[in-house]
Amino acid sequence: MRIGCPKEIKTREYRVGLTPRAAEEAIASGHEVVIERDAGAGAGFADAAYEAVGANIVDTAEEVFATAEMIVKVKEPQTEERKRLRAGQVLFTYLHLAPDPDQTRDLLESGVTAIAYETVTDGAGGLPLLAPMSEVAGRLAPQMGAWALQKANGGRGVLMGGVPGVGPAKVAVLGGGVVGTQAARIAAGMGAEVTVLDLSLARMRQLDDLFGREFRTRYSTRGAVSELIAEADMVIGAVLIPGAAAPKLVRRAQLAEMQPGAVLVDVAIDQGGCFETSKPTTHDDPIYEVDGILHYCVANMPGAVARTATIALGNATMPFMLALANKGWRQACEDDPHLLAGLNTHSGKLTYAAVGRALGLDVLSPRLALKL
Ligand SMILES: NC(=O)C1=CN([C@@H]2O[C@H](COP(=O)(O)OP(=O)(O)OC[C@H]3O[C@@H](n4cnc5c(N)ncnc54)[C@H](O)[C@@H]3O)[C@@H](O)[C@H]2O)C=CC1
Ligand SMILES: CC(=O)C(=O)O
Ligand SMILES: [Mg+2]
Repeated sequence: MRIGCPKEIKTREYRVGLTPRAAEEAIASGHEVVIERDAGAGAGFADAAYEAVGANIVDTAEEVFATAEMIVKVKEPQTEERKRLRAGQVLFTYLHLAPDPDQTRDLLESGVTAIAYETVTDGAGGLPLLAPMSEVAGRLAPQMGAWALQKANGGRGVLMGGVPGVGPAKVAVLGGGVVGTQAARIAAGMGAEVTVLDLSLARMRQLDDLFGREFRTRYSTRGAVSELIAEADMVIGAVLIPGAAAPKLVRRAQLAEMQPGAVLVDVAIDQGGCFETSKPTTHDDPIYEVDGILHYCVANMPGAVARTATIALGNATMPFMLALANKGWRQACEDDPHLLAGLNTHSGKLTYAAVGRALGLDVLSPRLALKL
């Protein structure tokens, strides 16, 4: 199979879908790999590193999209990339369709077979292709929030760890999954007083066993959220209902009850965000203010640490990418229900139930889509 990897074009997205190591594995399995010139440069992978393992470098994205049977990327295809997709081609990347009707329409119109990293599952109830980027974004969130909290950046002027005689910052983390746990660990490591809210008692037991001395947990109710955000210097949004639009846990009216200059870091923005006032921002202009509260809502946070993130993502996607290439997407999905869970569109049909619910569209079961 011919596997193509274009350079990412989302604002300040420096990650790349294939590392030279992944390209090497694909080539060793008998596939051809086509990489757009400079695609890996932002993550520190020169064209020469791909050429050294036998990949072909081409000058334009157009050549990659026109000739590849499978496109491997990082971010959801942008408008001009979507025009290049076609029926019979496989797209393997993050999609986040639930909050994105325009992209969903374009993918359906193109007929492409789109497998979303974020909905591939594993046997332990996890999301193995989302997890590495959630680890990155989670660890980054307190760092970005702490920067925003500085007075010169518009924040409340509070130091995460405090100093002797002055208490630390208070941080509330909504959602104790992968993002939430990593965010809580780093915030606590910076010296902040951290509380994680979740709905899963089993998850909170685990967190308490592992990290009970570093941060506390609270059951997530409207009342608990209100109480904690009112005293917080920083609130990190880290909830997820897989594939679905994020639940809005903080309404605009509640901002008035918060501390002026407090910071909301909405990591869940790629699924629409869990604060009513969240809208996606970019690394170029990451922060805005609503009612005196700063919002950081960058939808591709890991792009900021592109090298770490690219290697982590490549480690996770490589076995699935190889299965898709070696067996073809149908057989690979037939053999592995966890990969089949990643199928979001095929041949003009939407195949992911939570996206259908979020956008009011009909859904074909992925098993039936395998027969199309
Ligand atoms: N902005 C960015 O660059 C990135 C964003 N993300 C996003 O971060 C979000 C979180 O991802 P993960 O941590 O991997 O998901 P996860 O599935 O590991 O964790 C989500 C947690 O939210 C909890 N939850 C659900 N509803 C809740 C509620 N009402 N109150 C409190 N907790 C609730 C769940 O019980 C679960 O523990 C996702 O939307 C993901 O796409 C991930 C990576 C990068
Ligand atoms: C998960 C995701 O959307 C990202 O890493 O950009
Ligand atoms: Mg994202």
